Amino acid sequence: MESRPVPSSVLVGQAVLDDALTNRGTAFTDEERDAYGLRGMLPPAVETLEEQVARCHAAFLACADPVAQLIYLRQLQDTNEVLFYRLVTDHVSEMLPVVYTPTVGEGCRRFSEIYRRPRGLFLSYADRGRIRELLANRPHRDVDVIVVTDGQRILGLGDLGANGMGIPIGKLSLYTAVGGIDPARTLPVLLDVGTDTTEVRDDPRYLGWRHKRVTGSDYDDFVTEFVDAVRAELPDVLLQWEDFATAQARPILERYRDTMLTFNDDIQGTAAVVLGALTSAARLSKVALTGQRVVMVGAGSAAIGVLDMVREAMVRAGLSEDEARGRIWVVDVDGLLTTSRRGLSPEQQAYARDADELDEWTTTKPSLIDVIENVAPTTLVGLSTVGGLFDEEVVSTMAGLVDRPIILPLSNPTSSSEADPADLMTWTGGLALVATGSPYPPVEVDGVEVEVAQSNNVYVFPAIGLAVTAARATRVTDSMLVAAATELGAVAAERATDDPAPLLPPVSDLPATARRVALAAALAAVEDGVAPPATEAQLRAAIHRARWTPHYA
Ligand SMILES: NC(=O)C1=CN([C@@H]2O[C@H](COP(=O)(O)OP(=O)(O)OC[C@H]3O[C@@H](n4cnc5c(N)ncnc54)[C@H](O)[C@@H]3O)[C@@H](O)[C@H]2O)C=CC1
Ligand SMILES: CC(=O)C(=O)O
Ligand SMILES: [Mg+2]
Repeated sequence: MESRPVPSSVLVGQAVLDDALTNRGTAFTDEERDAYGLRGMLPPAVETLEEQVARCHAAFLACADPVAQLIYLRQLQDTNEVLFYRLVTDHVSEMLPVVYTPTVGEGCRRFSEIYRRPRGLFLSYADRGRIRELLANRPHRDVDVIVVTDGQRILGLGDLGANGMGIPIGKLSLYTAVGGIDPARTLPVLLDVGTDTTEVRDDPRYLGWRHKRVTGSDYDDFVTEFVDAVRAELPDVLLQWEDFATAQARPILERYRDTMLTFNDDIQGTAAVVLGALTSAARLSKVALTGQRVVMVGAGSAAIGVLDMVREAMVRAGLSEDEARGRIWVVDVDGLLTTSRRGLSPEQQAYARDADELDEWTTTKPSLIDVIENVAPTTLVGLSTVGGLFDEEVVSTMAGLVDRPIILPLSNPTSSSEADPADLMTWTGGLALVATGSPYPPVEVDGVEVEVAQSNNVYVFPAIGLAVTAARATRVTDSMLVAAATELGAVAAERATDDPAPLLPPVSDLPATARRVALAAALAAVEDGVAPPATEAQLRAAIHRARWTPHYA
């Protein structure tokens, strides 16, 4: 699918230039300039898209710092979407750290300060009772994908309130750049229910609703009103929940996952990419998934989502439920999860170790280092939000106990990452198998530069969007996510034949990887009966047809 032509019967003159979906700027031909009343409104040169991209790339490189680059790219996106997406897709590895983690985190922290033009919908609690009417005000009628946040857990940066809008905008940019979803059919949504971060609320520039967070049944009612409005206005849309605090994330997902086309990216998307990376690491470390001892640091929605999928994968590979659980230890801010701990949620209790097990240990309240010493984990995963948590003591202790430590510091942005891959390599003598949530430069192993895989849900959510759009799926099922993880592991395996090798395909191949992952997920949707019957060839063709690419029609 290509970009749309200018609807000349509707738009003329300045309106053509103001519509980012149809504007071509200096690429309007002489004929088009006459047809749309643009002659004289643009400098005389007529550029090709490639020339425009080269000019914009130079301007991007001339920006003083990453936030300035983000401001530049967002302004380009609001002016000429084809040009923005062509620039991003031509330079995916260079642009991803700006439109996404880590810079998007700083962009959210400074969202109100750097705000330029409206994008998406701000649904404020102050407007409760009118949410359907607000949704009807959306800029484009037909929507394939909504990404919604309430801004309470923006990456590892905490409660940023309405400033969290940078995340749905960034995620949807990747739905288009990676998954090929038509940008005119995407809608970022911010549920503004206040913020408990006083620094944000009291900032004179803050653009959100200045109120403490709405909680309890008032919050639930507001979410219900939003979902009811979505069901009424956009019954076929894919609704992605993003960066909700754990207390909200899981209950919302459970409430809606079986009755509408929806998923939680932090819980389910993250799980699929981590399983893909872990499959790849298990192969390189020559210890099967069923033989791994996994220590998860963090017990929030992301961590528990990952463990649920890893456990299921272990069971599919032959372990019993109990055996699979027996290979997992979870450490949170208060130490190891055990059956004697109070206040664990049912999802966390599933991973609580029997308190009797600790009889052999020298402590009754084990910290992370105690767990490492007693468990000798083969895999250490960080979804804790705590930068630098995997320090030299933790990592060198682990490296002294196993041959090939698999270490995945997955918290975002970079400031929240549990470790820097270069340190991990130094502390493990180059033996660690590493993937991070945010991008890092290559590390040197035995004089060879090795790319560090970015284990981030960007490998999954755009592909799920493409799969459901192409296959016309009505649900996002667990099998679709498992199929996505399996295919991701397979793509990585094809590339990573040598050791050392990155655990995931390169970021520069994200669009091609997304097509393969989308096909696997679409096939699973058909098999699950949540999409109309179709053969693999038909689905492949549907994925090809569904993809929007940045070209002038
Ligand atoms: N790489 C990726 O694709 C993804 C990464 N993430 C990252 O995961 C992180 C966590 O997300 P959520 O689970 O939603 O957050 P959360 O705030 O619900 O969970 C954080 C967990 O870490 C634990 N924790 C805090 N300090 C700790 C410490 N010193 N030692 C051990 N545990 C500690 C807390 O007890 C809590 O269980 C965020 O930084 C987010 O950016 C989330 C989704 C995807
Ligand atoms: C990647 C992502 O979704 C997060 O850090 O929350
Ligand atoms: Mg997230």
